[in-house]
Amino acid sequence: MDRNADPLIEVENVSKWFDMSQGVVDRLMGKDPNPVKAVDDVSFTINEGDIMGIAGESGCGKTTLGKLLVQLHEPTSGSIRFDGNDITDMSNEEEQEFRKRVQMIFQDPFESLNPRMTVFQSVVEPLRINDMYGGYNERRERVIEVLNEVGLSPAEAYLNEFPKELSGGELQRVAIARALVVNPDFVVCDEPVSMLDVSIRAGVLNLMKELQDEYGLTYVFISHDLSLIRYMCDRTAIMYLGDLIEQGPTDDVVMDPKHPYTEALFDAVPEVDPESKRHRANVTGEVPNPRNPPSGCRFHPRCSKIIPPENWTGDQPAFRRVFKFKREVVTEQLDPEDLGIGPGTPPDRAADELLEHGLALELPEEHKSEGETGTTIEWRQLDIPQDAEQTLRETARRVVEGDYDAARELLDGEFQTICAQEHPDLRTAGDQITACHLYEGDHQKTRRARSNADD
Ligand SMILES: Nc1ncnc2c1ncn2[C@@H]1O[C@H](COP(=O)(O)OP(=O)(O)OP(=O)(O)O)[C@@H](O)[C@H]1O
Repeated sequence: MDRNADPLIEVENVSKWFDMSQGVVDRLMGKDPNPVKAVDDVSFTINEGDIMGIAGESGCGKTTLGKLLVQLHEPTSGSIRFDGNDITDMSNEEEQEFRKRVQMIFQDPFESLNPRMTVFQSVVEPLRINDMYGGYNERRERVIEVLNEVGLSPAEAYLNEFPKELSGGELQRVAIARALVVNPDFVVCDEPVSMLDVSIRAGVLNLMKELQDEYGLTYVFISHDLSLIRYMCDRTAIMYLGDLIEQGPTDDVVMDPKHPYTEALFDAVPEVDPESKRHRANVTGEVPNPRNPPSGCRFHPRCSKIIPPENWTGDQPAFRRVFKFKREVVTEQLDPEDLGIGPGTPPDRAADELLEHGLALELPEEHKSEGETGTTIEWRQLDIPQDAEQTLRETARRVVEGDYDAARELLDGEFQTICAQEHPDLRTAGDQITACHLYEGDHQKTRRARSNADD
């Protein structure tokens, strides 16, 4: 990575929303008119010669962002500049030039290569389309050269092969050759080795590194495999539900993640640094529906470091559980019947049992603190202030009675958190940029929330 390099890609406030409604009839039929916000207001820069990693759970928008960068998708809003030119506003000539300079390699070479074309036909096609390398002989020579470069040698032996005659690793090398044959400057690689046998992945990745030097390439690597990201990438961007929530030099993002989601992601990769003594966060629950993302910080319902309100006098872990209880009541997910709390149970005991379930978190074994067994907790041991406890008990009674409206009314205005109220801006934190309320506003509160969460 050259810190003085010029920016090659500049992404500014880019969004890609997929509007799935089919029109008036769908809306009348009650079909969900909300668009999927696959990428939402994302900004970053990639310098010449960088390898930028994009990581995150499935469905968070990585592929959509990759396709935006090579103009396989038009942004819904925002701008993308490539080498100083806005790629959403190119003349035909500029677009032709752009198509030569940027390429994308996909996850599945079986899908990305035409099964009816020989290796020669697949690799020569971009030269024909772009009218490069003169006539047949020059093009054949170029195809042979690039096949040798990607390790398919002797190249002549591969020219007349069809995809079904090749292994996965050979096929991905053909796909790489097809991308590089036009001498591009920028290549987006979307999970380029995830379909390959584990034993050959390193070989393909090392080849891609060598080719970067040879071609002077700038790469984007999209992957959910964080060890790969760490091995390949100078810089890393983490996405969550269409949001870019953290970016920075890969080593900093891995060793000192700022966003609780990044921390949780790396938590799931024990081999990244088995010696690390840093506190590891934890994450619970599923990724929410991207059509209807949570308010404020999209990660807040799963966040272990959710920030308590100013007036909360208990500790942060207790607030986390209380907030989870509130969400489950408000969304009517907490059903006494489902929990085996029968109608004959005395009201106080029923409310107690409901609180016990509602305040429980399904934590991985290593994240349970002392006294926590199974997935439930003796909730009276939590550091919940008395007035909050009273509200919780009252609420639980209403839920047991089946009166969710009254329960919601009791919770209305209670247990607020900035994380649910305001979408965090990107802020500088160490060498990274991150979108998390822990890094803005009142430092006193920030410190308290962090130290409580680290307990
Ligand atoms: N063409 C499309 N039309 C409608 N929705 C789409 C389209 N492409 C992607 N999406 C939706 O956008 C969201 C982001 O998808 P995307 O494929 O970019 O995520 P991803 O992080 O690459 O996931 P994965 O790792 O599973 O490939 C998903 O909810 C997906 O269903």
